[in-house]
Amino acid sequence: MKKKFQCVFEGITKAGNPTLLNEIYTELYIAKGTGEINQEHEIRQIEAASRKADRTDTSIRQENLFKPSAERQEPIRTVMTKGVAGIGKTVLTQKFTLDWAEGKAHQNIHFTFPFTFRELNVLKEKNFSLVELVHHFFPETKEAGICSFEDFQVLFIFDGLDECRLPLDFHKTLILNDPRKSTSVADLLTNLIRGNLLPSARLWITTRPAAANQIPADCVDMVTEVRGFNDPQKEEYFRKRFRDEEQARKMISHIKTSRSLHIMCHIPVFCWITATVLEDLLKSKKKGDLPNSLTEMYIHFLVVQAKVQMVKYDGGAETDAHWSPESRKMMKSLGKLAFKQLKKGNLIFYESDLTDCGIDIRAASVYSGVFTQIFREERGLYQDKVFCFIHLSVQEFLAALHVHLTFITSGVNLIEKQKAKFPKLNQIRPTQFYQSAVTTALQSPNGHLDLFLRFLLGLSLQTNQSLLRGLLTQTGSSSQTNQETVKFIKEKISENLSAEKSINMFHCLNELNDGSLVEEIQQSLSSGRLSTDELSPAQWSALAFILVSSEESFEVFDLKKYSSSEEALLRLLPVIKASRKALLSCCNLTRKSCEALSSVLSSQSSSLVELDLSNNNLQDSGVKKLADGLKSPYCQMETLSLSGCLITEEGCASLASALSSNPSHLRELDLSYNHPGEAVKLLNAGLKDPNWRLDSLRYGETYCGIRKNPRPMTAPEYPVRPLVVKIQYMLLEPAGVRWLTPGLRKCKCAFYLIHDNKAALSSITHHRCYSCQLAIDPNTVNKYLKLSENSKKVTWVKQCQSYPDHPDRFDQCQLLCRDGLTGRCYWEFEWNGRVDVSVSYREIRRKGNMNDCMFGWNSQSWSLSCSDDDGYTACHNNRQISISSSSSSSSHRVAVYVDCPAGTLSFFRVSSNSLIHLHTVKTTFTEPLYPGFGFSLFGSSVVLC
Ligand SMILES: Nc1ncnc2c1ncn2[C@@H]1O[C@H](COP(=O)(O)OP(=O)(O)OP(=O)(O)O)[C@@H](O)[C@H]1O
Repeated sequence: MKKKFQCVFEGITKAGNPTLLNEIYTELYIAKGTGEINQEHEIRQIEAASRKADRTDTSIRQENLFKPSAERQEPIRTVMTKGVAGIGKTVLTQKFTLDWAEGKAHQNIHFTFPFTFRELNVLKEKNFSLVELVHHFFPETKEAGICSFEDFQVLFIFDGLDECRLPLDFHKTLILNDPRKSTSVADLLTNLIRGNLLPSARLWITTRPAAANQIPADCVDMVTEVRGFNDPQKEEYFRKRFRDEEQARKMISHIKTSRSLHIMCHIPVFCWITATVLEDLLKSKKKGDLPNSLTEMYIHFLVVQAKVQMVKYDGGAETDAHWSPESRKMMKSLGKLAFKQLKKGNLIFYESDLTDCGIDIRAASVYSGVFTQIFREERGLYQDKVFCFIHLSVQEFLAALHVHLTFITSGVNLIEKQKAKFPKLNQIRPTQFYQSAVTTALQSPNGHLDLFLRFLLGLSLQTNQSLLRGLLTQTGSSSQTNQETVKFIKEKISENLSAEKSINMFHCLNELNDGSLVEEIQQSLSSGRLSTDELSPAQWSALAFILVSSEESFEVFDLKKYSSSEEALLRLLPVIKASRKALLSCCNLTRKSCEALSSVLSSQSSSLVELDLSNNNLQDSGVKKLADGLKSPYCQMETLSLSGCLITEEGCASLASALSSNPSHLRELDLSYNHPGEAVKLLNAGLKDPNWRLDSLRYGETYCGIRKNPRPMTAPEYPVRPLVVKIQYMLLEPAGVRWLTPGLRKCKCAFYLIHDNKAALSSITHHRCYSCQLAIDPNTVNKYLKLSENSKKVTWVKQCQSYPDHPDRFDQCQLLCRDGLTGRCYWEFEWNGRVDVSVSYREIRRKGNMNDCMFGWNSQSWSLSCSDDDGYTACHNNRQISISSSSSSSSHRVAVYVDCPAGTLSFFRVSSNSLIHLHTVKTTFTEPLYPGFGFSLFGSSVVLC
């Protein structure tokens, strides 16, 4: 057993270069109890592996797999371990077995019997008893005369359920209890898994996620998921792989320069591919050529393999051309096989499948030459040879390469059956070819062509084609074609696609190097076209993966552009970590988000230096979590805004304490609209400390005017270092109180509750704490606007109203409210027809030139136009921005939030009591703002809520 498992198969074994498992084995992150067994196709879950270990799942070490835990006291019989392709399931089972065989672990187990479904498939037609099956695979047990396992602690490992071709029928298979009674292998396994056979045995089944539900949930006691490597584990992998420290260091720093590569290395098989590719690239000193997209990575891999073949087996020099006529021919045959089998959904092939595609298995080159690296030969016990590609993604890549090659050399579109042959190249344009590929992949119910499509589109890029020079003798499509394909994909995204399909379309844009990818994702999420409620954790991970690995670097990450929710924040955490500045204000965040952000702050690899968390319900408990992150020596945070986060003295004290541990980074801290109380003294003391970098502290007892507030207004201490220290003290403005008080009354969110009932606050949408009741200024109302319902409703009517002439009255069909805003305000209204909501300076013209008067058409006003026909359009100074939002007709309620000092004006759609962000204006407001409404369709109306 030791001998069998001490080497790991990596495709190079046959080249006489075995890899010792113990030397390369790197700890993997295994999450416990990751939910139900699901139906998804595994390829679409590849990106899920980029999920970080820092999420809330519990991890489990392999040595504890069968140990009862605090949550589960009963013994564990069957463990199912899921994980996407290449994530390390097989290697994990091998390591487990090797540790056992070497006496290092699991010594309570008397016998470990590791099986793979690949081997068992070959025995499909044979009959065995359980004892015979064990004797067959482990003849030592027969030689030792062991014919009964009931009295031993036995572990059966079944690796690769996804590859199982045995008909496991858990409902119809007859019960068998006798381990000495013969039956088909499928029935044996079914009885073993159901616990009819050897109930005292333990079972460990590994599988890719898509195949997990072949086994009924009640036969499985625990589900675990291999998540691959986290960041430190990635580095450890390269250090183990390259014993030469300098080489390992170079490798790691190169991987870190490419964000996408670094992310892909969550998956061990990518680490291996990367190591292979980089080893070669570093030798050739082409340091600028690091692969960035998936397609590029696989092209490099292929080129490296061809080169290795040339050098190792054909006696060539490294500088020789990598592609000989034979290797080109072989690539063609392998591509054909890959595509043919992919269409059928096959991952494992038989000799006849190879012959069909013109691959002569007797020709040594198939399994002793370059293709050993790509193509793996498995030998079943009965000499039946089965073959598969070293990784499913390699099969998908070769299939795409084949389809691409066929099209550019002969004009044949292999994807669309009905248009099989075109004698002349020009009968189908490249654009049509790629469009047909997109359409076909979208039609596949299980997404089996998704990754294939990504590769195919990636191969359409000239840059990628030139990497394959020598294999591709002709190059195809132009950048014009690529642009047309991008346009086509964007049209598809705007149709009603499922989340899975949309995500794959984003991946495709990424492979096509399209710069508007991030915007597309933002639009889909913020408009509700891609509903955040329906996204599964794996789909969120996929989105985060695309965003982080996209070419666009995130200088500023604005959560509102995706979804103003805690869920979105938690799911897009890797993107935040990769950004320099994160705008998370008004996003309904709570303590939970702080916990996650704290891990980002304390992470060595985080790029974040500016964080705006204002107007979230974080409270002291959340801020304490943040303070834990701030304390970390790795935290580089320079600007932190926690304005309006319901923080009291306790929270502020924790911030002060964090800053005294790590004082040298934070420059600006905004604690305005909170209750820092006495803790302000601690922060002020810090300001006097020469070790602190803090030079801007903003706070203010803005709410102290509120009734029943027990906290007396404390005068701020002014800094003693006026040159270095700048304190902005926000004075209580009368207008602020006026606007705030009704709002507080409305949402029952008075701050005096803060000491008595913190929990009551948590459910309140934070914006609404700033609700204000608008009062229309009757002197401004146009004469064709009728006020009703106690001046809460305004309608554009035919009949001229008998309002007196007034210099403030608009000639246009619009009006202003009475009171100017200077602090933070929030209001909602219902609209009908075509209505503009606006804020403007008092000076806006009332009469004369239309542009000077109309909301949004001049520099004095900002507006949002709401219409059933055209959706929402933001306008300022005559510049319009059309906002896509899923059906403006579904909800006619709109909310406006303005933070005058911060210079932000946000518009939201209100839908079932949640706010869907439409648009935010960031500017500097120089004067008080007056809310107003304009009407551009006869009969339109507005009701103030
Ligand atoms: N823990 C590990 N340490 C080092 N390398 C690893 C580890 N796990 C996996 N690898 C590398 O990744 C490759 C793929 O791993 P493995 O075959 O175990 O994946 P898998 O999850 O079983 O995938 P599949 O579902 O395709 O069978 C291995 O050949 C090895 O190179």
